[in-house]
Amino acid sequence: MKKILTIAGSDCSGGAGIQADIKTITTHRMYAMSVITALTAQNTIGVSGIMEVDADFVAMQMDAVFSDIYPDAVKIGMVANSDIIKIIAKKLVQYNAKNIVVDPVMVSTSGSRLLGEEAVTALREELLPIAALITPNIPETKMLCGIEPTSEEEMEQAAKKIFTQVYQNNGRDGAVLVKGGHLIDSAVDVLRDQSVTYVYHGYKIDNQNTHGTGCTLSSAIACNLANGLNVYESVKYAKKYINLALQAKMNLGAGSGPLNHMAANTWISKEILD
Ligand SMILES: Nc1ncnc2c1ncn2[C@@H]1O[C@H](COP(=O)(O)OP(=O)(O)O)[C@@H](O)[C@H]1O
Ligand SMILES: Cc1ncc(COP(=O)(O)O)c(N)n1
Repeated sequence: MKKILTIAGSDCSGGAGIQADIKTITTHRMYAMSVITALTAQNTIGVSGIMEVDADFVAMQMDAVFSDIYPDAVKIGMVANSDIIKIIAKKLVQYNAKNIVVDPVMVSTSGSRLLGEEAVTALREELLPIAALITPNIPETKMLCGIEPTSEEEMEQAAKKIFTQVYQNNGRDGAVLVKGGHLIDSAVDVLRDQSVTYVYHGYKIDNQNTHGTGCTLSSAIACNLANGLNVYESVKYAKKYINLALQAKMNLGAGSGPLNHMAANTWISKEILD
């Protein structure tokens, strides 16, 4: 049994954050563990409150997990502030964590800030360089490199620029996936590693219920990496998971509703697990 740790914020409505991660990991038939960085009061319409966890208590949660059930992969989502970022980075290095995927969550789809502005530097300098893969969406890409891509070519440019800043300039290895879910007419994603650019030509599924797509994608990638797939394949199968979950067209709540993980489960069990 593979063990996956998610370090993220709680979404009480169950669509994003820790709850989306645990659903995704469980659907991959793996064992999910969680270190919670913040509680959010949110639903399909928006975020009404955030309570950040004390950084020392985040450290205690990480010690409890790593000293007992060592994870095969770690997914990181909402990290709230720079104190939490610093302690997470320190603990991941201390425990020599493997297969780290960072979704650099900054602003929710509904427009609320989930990461303090002061924390972007700590995220960029301390957490991103130790990840095997980082998965910014279009607005996060703009925050990280100044380019707000509107086409596949601009996504390639941005992914290359972030790779240089985060990995090459720090003498580290890793990969960047610029996600195109916010593009108007396609859902193309672009992966950049040390030498190659891969383009995933996704078509846009007509479903406005996309709450938690980024959380789900990064968790599915972490599961696939834990299973021994390379980064390129891990993203490919995670994107397929998102497609199936979106195609099911579940429609809960008055706003942008959550994904249907049970619909993605059918494919996972057939194709990945014999
Ligand atoms: N309507 C859609 N149809 C198909 N794929 C989508 C759609 N919306 C998002 N995606 C995919 O979901 C994943 C998450 O992307 P995105 O929504 O950009 O992330 P975030 O939730 O971080 O904003 C990406 O692989 C993206 O291409
Ligand atoms: C706790 C938490 N973490 C992450 C997101 C981002 O998810 P999305 O971009 O799909 O709104 C969120 N809304 N809430």
